[in-house]
Amino acid sequence: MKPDPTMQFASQATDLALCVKDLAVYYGTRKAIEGVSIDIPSAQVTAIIGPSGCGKSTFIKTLNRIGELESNMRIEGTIQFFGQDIYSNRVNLNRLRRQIGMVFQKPNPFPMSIYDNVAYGIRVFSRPSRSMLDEMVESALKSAALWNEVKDHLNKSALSLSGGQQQRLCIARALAIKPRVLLMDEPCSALDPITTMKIEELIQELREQFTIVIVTHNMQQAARISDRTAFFSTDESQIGQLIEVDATSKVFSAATDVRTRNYVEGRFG
Ligand SMILES: Nc1ncnc2c1ncn2[C@@H]1O[C@H](COP(=O)(O)OP(=O)(O)OP(=O)(O)O)[C@@H](O)[C@H]1O
Repeated sequence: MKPDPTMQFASQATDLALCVKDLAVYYGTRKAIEGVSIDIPSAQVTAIIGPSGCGKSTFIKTLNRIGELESNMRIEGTIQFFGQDIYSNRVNLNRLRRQIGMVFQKPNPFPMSIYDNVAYGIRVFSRPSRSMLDEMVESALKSAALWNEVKDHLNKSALSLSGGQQQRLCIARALAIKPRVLLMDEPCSALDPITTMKIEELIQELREQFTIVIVTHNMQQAARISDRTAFFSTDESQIGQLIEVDATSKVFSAATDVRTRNYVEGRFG
């Protein structure tokens, strides 16, 4: 089948959500990661782990081209999303980021009401009736396990919510536009253990409908919530590389590479 020329990212008969081949990423002239090839299966959780500075955030930000917005990032290699090259110059970036949503380390709700935060993306892409919009907002808040806590004050400022509630609101905002992939860059690092547990339960529930890629420093978290784990590291060159990717149970109990074993057993990083 030929790629869709309008780059609408239509559904295709492949269970590979993302296919990354020989990826190198530069900030200006400095190479941050190189030689990364990885398949990300759909409807699974893939965890990205590795020591600080090995390029985890850099990698995840290439997957919906958000890195280019933030910095002078440039890539070599290819990234396909359900078979289509996302770095082709025919790609509509708004559509791409609609299909591949992102949740960041620090919750970043917009300074507007809880309702408007969730409705924001829906309104960018469509013009539903008020009752339809209400339903979509409710459904996204329920999916993010926040509805019961906010349903009676949807018009309150999102900034009045706790950190954990704000993070779930950001997840609801991302889910409201029905992405196919959700990228999460250390989504629990600013949260307390109970809220972290809530977000982990949420990820477990979402895994059936979405493909999730999550960067985490917390190895127990990777072991608890992911199907596959990718371990990144650097050598003397300080350039990040993918050392190993496999089923999470294998990475944590019988990794092939000694560097992975040392890392997951806490001997470095
Ligand atoms: N905007 C940027 N401009 C220049 N260099 C950057 C930029 N962002 C990251 N880097 C560099 O790229 C390398 C990888 O950084 P990155 O943040 O991706 O690593 P990380 O594994 O996510 O680290 P951490 O676990 O500490 O968050 C580092 O050397 C970092 O200094």
